[in-house]
Amino acid sequence: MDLATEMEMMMSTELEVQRINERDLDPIPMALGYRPKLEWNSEVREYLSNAYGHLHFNKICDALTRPPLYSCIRVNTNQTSIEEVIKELSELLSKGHNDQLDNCGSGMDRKGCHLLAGKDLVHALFPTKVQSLVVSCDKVLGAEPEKCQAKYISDAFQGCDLSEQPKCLQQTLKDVIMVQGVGPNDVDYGHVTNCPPKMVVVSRKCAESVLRGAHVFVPGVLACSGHVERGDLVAVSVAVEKFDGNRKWSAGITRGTILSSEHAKSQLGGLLESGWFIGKGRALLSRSSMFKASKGVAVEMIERVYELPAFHGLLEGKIFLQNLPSIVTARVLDPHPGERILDMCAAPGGKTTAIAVLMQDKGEVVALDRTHNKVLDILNLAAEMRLTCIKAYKLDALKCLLSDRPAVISPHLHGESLGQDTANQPCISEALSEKSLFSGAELSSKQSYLMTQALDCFKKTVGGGHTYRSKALERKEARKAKNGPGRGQTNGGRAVNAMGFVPKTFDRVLLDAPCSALGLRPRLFAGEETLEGLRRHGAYQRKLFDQAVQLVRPGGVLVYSTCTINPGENEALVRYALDTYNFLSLTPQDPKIGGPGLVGGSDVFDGHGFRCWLRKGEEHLVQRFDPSGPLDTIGFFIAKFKVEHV
Ligand SMILES: C[S@@+](CC[C@H](N)C(=O)[O-])C[C@H]1O[C@@H](n2cnc3c(N)ncnc32)[C@H](O)[C@@H]1O
Repeated sequence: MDLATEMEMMMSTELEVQRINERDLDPIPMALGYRPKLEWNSEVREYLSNAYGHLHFNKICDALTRPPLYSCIRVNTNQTSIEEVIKELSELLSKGHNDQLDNCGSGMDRKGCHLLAGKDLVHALFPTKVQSLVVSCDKVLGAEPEKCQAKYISDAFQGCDLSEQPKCLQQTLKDVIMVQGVGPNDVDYGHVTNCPPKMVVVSRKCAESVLRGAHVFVPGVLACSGHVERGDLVAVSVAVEKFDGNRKWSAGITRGTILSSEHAKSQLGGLLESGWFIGKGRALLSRSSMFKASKGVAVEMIERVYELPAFHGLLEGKIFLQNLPSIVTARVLDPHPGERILDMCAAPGGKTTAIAVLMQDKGEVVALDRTHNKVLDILNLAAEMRLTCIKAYKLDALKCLLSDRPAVISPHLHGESLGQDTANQPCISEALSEKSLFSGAELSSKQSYLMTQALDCFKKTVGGGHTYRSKALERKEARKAKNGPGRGQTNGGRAVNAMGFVPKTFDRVLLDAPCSALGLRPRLFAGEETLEGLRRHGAYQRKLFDQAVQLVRPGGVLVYSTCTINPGENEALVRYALDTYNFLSLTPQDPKIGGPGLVGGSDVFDGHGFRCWLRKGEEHLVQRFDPSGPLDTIGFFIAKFKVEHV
């Protein structure tokens, strides 16, 4: 044995002794597991508990801490067919492609994967309406009938409102594939009683991603056991906010904490008993590197308490991972080829692209977002899915109506672009030139596509190629010349600003409103939301709605949706809409697979105009997706209005 090897052996023996001593010093009863408890602001808890009833609310809380047990893939039928995608996914699932799936964090190679599509999917979802589940299971790729995961889904769907025929569902779900996940799993952390395993503690946001199928990335790591080396197996736990001594929510752990250090021992004890273990993984970096590095995967997950296939980067442009209620929302809007549609709060563009596909890419989908980079996200997604009918603009949807601000429109522009036949084109405030749109000398095909799209839109809007340069733009360009390109210029694109739209000019408007997002799953903490915050969300949504309603043509349709369980942002908005605008009425939705809305109201927001929800008879005209319900979806709400201006 040479000296170096001998030294290495001695050091590793010393290290082992040190580890055992550390453990012996601090014997702790082991009960590693996932037993989450969702914390709320006490007033919000009371309000929601009253709205739903105590038992129901507890079920909702429990459901929120889990991810839905299937991933929903919407197929871009503009580019490919469902059969083609099933074939490609099956090939990826076969042995030769495990690495690719593994890289995207799917975990499918280990757990097996079951694809459900078309009739089979509807059959599996609604077994009471369809005779033979086993027959459909036979067709589920890779599934043995007796072990069929579809059975699980079918059990879960027992008892949901099936008053609608599966036919309409078949229509809705005909471009959807569901991939079944598994959980909760009993993860074996490989530790023995009183000996904690090596651990990595991650932030709540990081843990929520891990539960959706991701690995642990460096910025998400908060704390780590002392001797974690690259390649070690680690138990992954999450630090969730608790009320601290100052009556503030705090995770109680700062990034860089070493768990075996003296001052962290009590934290370690708390973590071990917390019931917040989300799985185990292999460290790809040593403890010190995890805190030195600024990006990259820190822990590759091997086993999670919930295994959900993730499809990041797979079949790009052909598939889009989307929650079932979002897919339903686009269907409920019912866009037709050739129509002009407005998606008011559109980024990242999930519903925008669903709408464009339903329109067979014919007509116009105007997609707005107030954030520059988010508009680029929409454009990127549209380019990736090769949907040319989507025009995305940066605009604050609170200032959507052109008639609100006639003073800011350049007379030159107004005269040339807002004539009769282009009345519903947006007024673009920043002129585009080929040079200013992309900074790179060579354009990728995606950039060329985006540029063509933006220029095309610009030309249409400003007619004979005249350019309008706002003072703000000139100032911005002068600043840029001094400082170089700023944030948001990294991919070389620039979003086009729109000034607004002429009232009553869209066939259909979707307002997928920014909201408290209290329906998103998995959610491991809800304490940051206050009653005042909920009230502000409601007030904001009303202002957006006031704009939306003006933009729909007489006889047109307005769909309002949120991903929150807060009735103050859902039913109360509907009440406001119906009481404020006598030309609005609720109209039936197709498909309708969610449950009814809430009738009644709440005293909590008395004096703020959020007190009243739906009246009897209105509840079946909206659909509400209950996270604790049999469909196992995120919490979501959809209302559809018919607009009959006088
Ligand atoms: C619920 S998300 C929309 C999700 C999107 N519809 C989809 O399905 O992919 C709400 C979006 O509204 C945007 N937003 C918030 N306030 C806005 C405003 N005043 N004008 C335009 N967009 C706004 C946010 O930037 C956010 O991207």
